[in-house]
Amino acid sequence: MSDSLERRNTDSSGPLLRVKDLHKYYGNTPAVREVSFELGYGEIVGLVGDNGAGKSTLVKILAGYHKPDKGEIYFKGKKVEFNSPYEARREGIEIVYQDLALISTMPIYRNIYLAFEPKRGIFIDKKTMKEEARKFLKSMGIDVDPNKLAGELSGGQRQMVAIARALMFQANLLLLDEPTSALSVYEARETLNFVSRAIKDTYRGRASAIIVSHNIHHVYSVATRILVMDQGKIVLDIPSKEMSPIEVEEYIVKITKEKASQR
Ligand SMILES: Nc1ncnc2c1ncn2[C@@H]1O[C@H](COP(=O)(O)OP(=O)(O)OP(=O)(O)O)[C@@H](O)[C@H]1O
Repeated sequence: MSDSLERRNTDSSGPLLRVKDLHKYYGNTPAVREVSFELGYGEIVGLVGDNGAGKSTLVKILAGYHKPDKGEIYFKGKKVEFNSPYEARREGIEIVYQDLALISTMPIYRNIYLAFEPKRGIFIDKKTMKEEARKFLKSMGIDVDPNKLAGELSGGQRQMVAIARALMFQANLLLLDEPTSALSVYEARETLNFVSRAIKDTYRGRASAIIVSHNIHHVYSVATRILVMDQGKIVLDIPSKEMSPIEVEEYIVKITKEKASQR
């Protein structure tokens, strides 16, 4: 599977992603404003901020679910304008949601190939799917039987399979929206360690991740960089080693209090 990833056209001379002056309004509500940032290859970014700060809207724009009202996105050195999540996916941007990650009533191997099933003639090639899924999960260090129903997995395993699926389809940018919110402490740690291993080791230099989370301490364990959003804007962009999670938390509390006092 990693062979096909090699074949993907990656211009690694510039940044993986460059976002320039992005704006998105819902009616009169500015959800994302003046957002500009770059993301290099191999980075894991923790995107944090208070409720309603604009985090989900930003990742949904990057994933092709929303069109920005203004601004530009460059991905792998090329300007992109996505009309659908499918188009973003085709370019190598995958979003993984906590709830929508997998279909419980389907076996894991079917979930992995959902909408991209290999065919033999006019039929779906189940044998190839099973074999490839087994090899791939093993290569990613996920110890599950691909014939099992997704509904039989633990929350952490579901997340890992969903993330692995995204990488299998050659994603260069993984967008994880609250990947740990429904997980136990142990599962959350396992899932984030899995992301870290995948980005830093297995797919080293070829993929990056943006992790949206309410839990600063969770993302800090793996993030190389932290972006803080407030009222649609990025108000802090800092390497994670330059500020402790407590300091970032205090920063968010401070701006939230300032906002409240201005009302
Ligand atoms: N579909 C929508 N229609 C109208 N307003 C929306 C919609 N989605 C989000 N908003 C508004 O846009 C702003 C940003 O919301 P968004 O969900 O992006 O923030 P968030 O940082 O992800 O919040 P949370 O952490 O609570 O999920 C908020 O003011 C929110 O109320």
